[in-house]
Amino acid sequence: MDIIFIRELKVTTLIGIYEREKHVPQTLQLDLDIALPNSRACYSDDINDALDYAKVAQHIQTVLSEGHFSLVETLAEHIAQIILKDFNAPWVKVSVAKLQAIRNCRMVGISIERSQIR
Ligand SMILES: Nc1nc2c(c(=O)[nH]1)N=C([C@H](O)[C@@H](O)CO)CN2
Repeated sequence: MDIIFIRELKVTTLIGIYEREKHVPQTLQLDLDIALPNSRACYSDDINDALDYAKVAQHIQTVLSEGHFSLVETLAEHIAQIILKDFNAPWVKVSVAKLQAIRNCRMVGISIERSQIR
């Protein structure tokens, strides 16, 4: 199985359970592992056969600019479903990290794995 990965993608969004977090955007760090439906791009050298990681990154930032999530869990699920549906990925692993959200800790977050239900 071939996997496109995106590491330490910084995105800005409204996230959190506290009142202040509903108004002040925060930076999150995302790690994505996206399985590919085929290996065509490895042979064709054609971007049209590839999953364009630049488009994935841009699409996610656009979506996250639009709403508010209370939990990192919900946000991770939303991103996973976007990648499965909009980019036709058979499987995805999404890690979402909040930076300096709690004391004495560089980051906290969640990793989830999701597959297409066929
Ligand atoms: N399991 C979770 N616990 C907490 C979350 C979360 O999203 N998932 N969020 C918060 C607050 O928003 C916190 O990050 C503010 O510092 C607390 N616990």
